[in-house]
Amino acid sequence: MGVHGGVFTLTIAKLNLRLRNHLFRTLMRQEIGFFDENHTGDIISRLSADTTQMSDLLSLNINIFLQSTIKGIGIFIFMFGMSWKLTLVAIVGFPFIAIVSELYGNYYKKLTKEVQTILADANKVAEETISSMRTVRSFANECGEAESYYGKLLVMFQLNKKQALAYAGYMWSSNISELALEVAILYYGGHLVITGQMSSGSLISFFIYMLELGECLQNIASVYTGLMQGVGAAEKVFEYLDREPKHPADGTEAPDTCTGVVEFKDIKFAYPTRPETEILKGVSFTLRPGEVTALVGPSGSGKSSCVSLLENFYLPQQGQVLLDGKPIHTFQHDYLHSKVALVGQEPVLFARTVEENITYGLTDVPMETVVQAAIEANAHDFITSLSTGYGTNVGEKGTQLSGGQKQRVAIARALIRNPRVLILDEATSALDAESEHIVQKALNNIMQERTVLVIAHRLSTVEKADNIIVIDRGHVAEQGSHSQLIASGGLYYKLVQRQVLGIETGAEVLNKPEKLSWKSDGGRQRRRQSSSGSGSESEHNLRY
Ligand SMILES: Nc1ncnc2c1ncn2[C@@H]1O[C@H](COP(=O)(O)OP(=O)(O)OP(=O)(O)O)[C@@H](O)[C@H]1O
Repeated sequence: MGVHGGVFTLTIAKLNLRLRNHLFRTLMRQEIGFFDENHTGDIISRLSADTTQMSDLLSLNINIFLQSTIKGIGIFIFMFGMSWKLTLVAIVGFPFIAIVSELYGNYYKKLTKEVQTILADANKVAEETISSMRTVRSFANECGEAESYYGKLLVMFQLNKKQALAYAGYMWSSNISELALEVAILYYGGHLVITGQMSSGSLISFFIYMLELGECLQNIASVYTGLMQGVGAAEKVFEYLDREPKHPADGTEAPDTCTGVVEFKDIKFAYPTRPETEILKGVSFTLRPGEVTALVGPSGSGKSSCVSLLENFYLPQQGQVLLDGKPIHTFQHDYLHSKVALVGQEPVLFARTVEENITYGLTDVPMETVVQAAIEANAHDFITSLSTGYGTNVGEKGTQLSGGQKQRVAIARALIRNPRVLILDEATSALDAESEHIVQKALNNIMQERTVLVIAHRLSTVEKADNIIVIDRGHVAEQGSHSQLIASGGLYYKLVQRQVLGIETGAEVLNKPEKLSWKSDGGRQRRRQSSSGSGSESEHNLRY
């Protein structure tokens, strides 16, 4: 018995292991659009609750099914040997029991699927709330979130009630049909005994065997409903397991040299979640090695979408993004992401050590290389001042580090790959003036020879760029250097002017482009007005 239990527990654990491993790997292969469509809490629920339910129910029921079937066949043979006529009568009742089981099983499967869906919904609320606890607290919405979670649980409870009712109905009807069968057997058996076709002892034995068989059949029926429950939970799991990514990372190109010329060729793009809204409407531009290109434009104009395409997160509906003349989706996944690195505006770190965060996605990186990258990103000093240096855990999403520290670790994480193409989403925005200056210097060093694309919000960054591309409502409105664009007096000039308007009083705004001049001072910007001569100083962010 102990061995049986042990083997059984081990089997469940093994099934769980394989199922979760396979499911997680399948999830990791999915395109980014899949994660836009499906909520994190939902996916996590499928990965944990559904797989547990599925493997527990499947393995438990398969065990009972095997035991009951073997026992049932044995008993049936005995019964048949005792009286084939009575056995035939017993068999007549089976179709009825089977139909009831079938109806009940289908209904139960449907309910289970609904329960798992609402459970996933509840998990969605819990996950979103707990991961945004600071925001919830600052808006004092703890009760609101608790109510919304409770609301989901109540819906689940209603479904559980339906399940309980269905179970009671099923047991009631199967017991009645069993009773009817027993009465029929005793009636016909009594007749056989009276007419001398069977001894009374054989009838009693037959009846006991039949009760045993009834138990076996009941077990098999309950296995059926249990399996239906497992299948209900499994349906979504299998839907995920069978899902082939719409945009698989199956490129094979991995050339030895990569110069880093990036071309956007007539790109038209809409997000898979909103296919009717075209975000980029024929965008073309080129990024060259050794050049810094700044992407500017009003909020929502499509700057980050260009970065997502360059990262091969999505496929454009028309046109191509080329790296060294080849479409980026034809490159090997690892290769592409070792050549193209991104430092985001709010970099996401993992709840691991600083070292593990810097070497994220790489294996066997010597410590000197990690330290070197950290030094270049101006992160080494603060890292060594942490309690356990490079071994310090940064907390969930890096919450135990300041915004500026997180960004420096993220810069080191990008640098360690020695990428040819560096994408900076205004990577230094969370740094204080001093750190920004030093990081900016480090970035200036590493920018050399590389292709750099900056989504720029600050004029200090934009002004220094070799080429500025102005995106407006999914089109390239204009491009050129800062002085060229200011001189042409187009959208860029207006953006700069509006920026100035937002910061300084209307009276000070200059109307003529040539009167506007910018001076860089250690990454800070000072605007000098030839007309007012007030010398007012302010940092200008190109946020529109
Ligand atoms: N994952 C997504 N799914 C659907 N639509 C999206 C998605 N991400 C962005 N969008 C939409 O695409 C448009 C362009 O967004 P994008 O982030 O590229 O703009 P942006 O120029 O980078 O803006 P900002 O300067 O404010 O960051 C927006 O209208 C936005 O609503």
